[in-house]
Amino acid sequence: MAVPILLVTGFLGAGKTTVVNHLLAHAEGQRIAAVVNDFGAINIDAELIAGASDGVVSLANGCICCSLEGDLLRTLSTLLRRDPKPDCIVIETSGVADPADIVRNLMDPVILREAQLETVLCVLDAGTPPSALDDALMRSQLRVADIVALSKLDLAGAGAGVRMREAIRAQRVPAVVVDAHHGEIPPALLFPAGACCSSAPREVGPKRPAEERFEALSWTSDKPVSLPRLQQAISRLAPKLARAKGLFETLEQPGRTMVFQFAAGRATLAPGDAPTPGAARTRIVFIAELGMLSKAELDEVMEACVAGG
Ligand SMILES: Nc1nc2c(ncn2[C@@H]2O[C@H](COP(=O)(O)OP(=O)(O)OP(=O)(O)O)[C@@H](O)[C@H]2O)c(=O)[nH]1
Repeated sequence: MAVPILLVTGFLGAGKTTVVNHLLAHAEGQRIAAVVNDFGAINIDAELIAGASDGVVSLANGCICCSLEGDLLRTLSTLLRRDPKPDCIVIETSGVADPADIVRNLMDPVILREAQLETVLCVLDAGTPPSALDDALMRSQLRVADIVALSKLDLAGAGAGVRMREAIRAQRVPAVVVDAHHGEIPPALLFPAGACCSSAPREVGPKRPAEERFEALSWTSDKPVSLPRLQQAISRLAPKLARAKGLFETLEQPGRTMVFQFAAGRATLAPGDAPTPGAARTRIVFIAELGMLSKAELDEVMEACVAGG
C-alpha cells in the first residue's frame, strides 16, 4: 500500500507550520514523517515543529518547487526506506513555492511506486484582502488545493470567513474550505482512511518559468539582542518585509530562547524551547520582495540590537 503524502502549501506566514505542528501533536500513534522547506538559509521551521529531533527533515536555502527539487525526491526515497516505514508523509512547502511544480515532481515514477500524493492543503490567512487572490502565486496555491484551511479567523474580525469563502468561490477554486483555529484541522480530513490507493493521478498544467520575486536574508549573531532595540529595528524594517521569523536570546532574559514571528504586518514574540547547542544565539530570517531590502541595510539596523551595538 502506497504511503499517503499530504502537501501543505500557502503564502508566506499563512500558518502552514502551525497546521503541521498541530497534526504532529495529534498523530495518535501514526508515524508521520515531515519534510519542511525553509526558503531562507536557516532552518527555523524545523526547530519550530514539535519533536523536530526525530522524523522531521529540513530542506533549507531554496525552494523545493525549483532549486531543491532533487533534494526533495532523495529525501522522500530515504524516508520510504525507513524501517518501519512512515504511515504518512507531510511536506510543508515554503510560502513562495508554486505547488503545481511540486505536484509534478511527485509524479516521479520511482516515488509513485511507494508514495502517492493524497491531499493538497492550502492554508490561507482569513485576513488576506480578497484582491490578493488574483496574485499568480496565490492563485496557483489555491487552484491545486483539495482543501483550503482558513487560518487566523480570530484576528480577521467578524465576517472574514464568509468574505474569504466568497472570494475563493469567485476564483473558481473547487476545494473544500474549512476553518483552522490555530492550526486545528481534523487529521481524518487530511488523511482519509483507505483513500490513498484509489486516488487518480493528478493533472498538472505546464511548467511555469521560475519567478524570482522574493529573497531571504539571514542575520545571525552570537550575542543576545536587546528587546526594545529589536522592536525599534523591526518597526524600521517592517514596511519592507514580506515575512520574518527567528529564534534569539535577549539581554533581558539570557539563557531563554524567544521565537519571533512577523507575518501580514503583525509581529509576535513567544517563549521557545531551550537554546540549541552549537547554534548562534540569534538567528533571524527576513524575506522581502527582490530589491526591497539590502543586506547592508539589514546588517546596519540589526547590529544596533546586540550588546554594544
Ligand atoms: N492568532 C492566530 N495566529 C496564528 C494562527 N495560525 C497561525 N498563526 C500565527 O501566524 C504566524 C505564522 O504562522 P506559521 O505557521 O509560522 O506560518 P507559515 O505559513 O508556516 O510561515 P512560512 O513557512 O514562513 O511561510 C505565527 O506567529 C503563528 O503563531 C491562528 O489561527 N490564529
